[in-house]
Amino acid sequence: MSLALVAMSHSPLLHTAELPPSDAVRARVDAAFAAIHDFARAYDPTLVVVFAPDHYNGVFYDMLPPFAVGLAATGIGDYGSTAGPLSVDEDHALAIVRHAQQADVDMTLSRRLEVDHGAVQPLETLFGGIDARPVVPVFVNGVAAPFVPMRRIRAMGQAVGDYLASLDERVLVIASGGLSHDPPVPQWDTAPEAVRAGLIDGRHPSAEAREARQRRVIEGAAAFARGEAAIRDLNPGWDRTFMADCASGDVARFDAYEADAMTEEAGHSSHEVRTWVAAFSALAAAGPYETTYEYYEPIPEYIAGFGVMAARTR
Ligand SMILES: O=C(O)CCc1cccc(O)c1O
Ligand SMILES: [Fe+2]
Repeated sequence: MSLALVAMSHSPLLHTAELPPSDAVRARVDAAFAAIHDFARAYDPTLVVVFAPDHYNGVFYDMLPPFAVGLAATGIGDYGSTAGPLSVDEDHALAIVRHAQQADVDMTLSRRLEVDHGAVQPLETLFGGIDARPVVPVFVNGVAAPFVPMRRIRAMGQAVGDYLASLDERVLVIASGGLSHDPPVPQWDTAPEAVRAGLIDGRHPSAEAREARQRRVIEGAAAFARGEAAIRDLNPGWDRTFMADCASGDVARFDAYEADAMTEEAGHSSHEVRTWVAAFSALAAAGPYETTYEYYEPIPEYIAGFGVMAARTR
């Protein structure tokens, strides 16, 4: 048994920004992606578990679990991300559900999980596609309030890691999203009635509706980069503290992250770091770990405190 981890911010603006970051910033992002790509290739996993949020593309308020394992999954293809079926390892996916439930974690499941750029971007970045390796996608709610306490995410990650550590496989766990950011994703509390309907059950929008939504994010990002958008600032201090907590190996530190304070300090989408909490807790379940790669910088053009980490058990 062996476990390794890659955590990375994602952003729909990576490929679509109207006002892209400078060449120097882009070169650093590319170098970070190359580093984790090489790390993943060298590790050569036989099984991949990707903890990913969803942005009202696959999971909605008609039934919103805090987390769910996909026993089958399809990319919906937002912002040019790969559409189509993921190569889900159904046996391991079901075994993860069973193991977590026996560990007192109320794991939920989907036999038809639809995933967006949140799950797809890391698979593209690390393996060049969504069907290159056997994968278990685990949805972790990162945008739809209310949020369960972080200790429950940690317990979920630990249960998944316990199972993975028992296997005769090389397992790579991936975390996707974060860090501080406040992109224009609608909030239930402030959304008008028509938008609320889409938050309850907005699957498979028309091409026009999808295009309009993506335009709003792309234009919002350009405005934010010019300093003209009414969204929360990135918070590099918060991001660096969070990444230091990840690197510390002391996963109990995550329990101190309280949802309302996170929104206030790091933005409405900072809850995407729940994927990092799950992944690092899974890694820690397999034994002490060391961080082998780290990159961070705030990138307003991507509306993201942009962080990348790689780690593995010692
Ligand atoms: O809801 C969307 O369409 C995507 C919003 C979005 C923008 C920037 C960074 C993100 O992590 C993100 O999720
Ligand atoms: Fe996101």
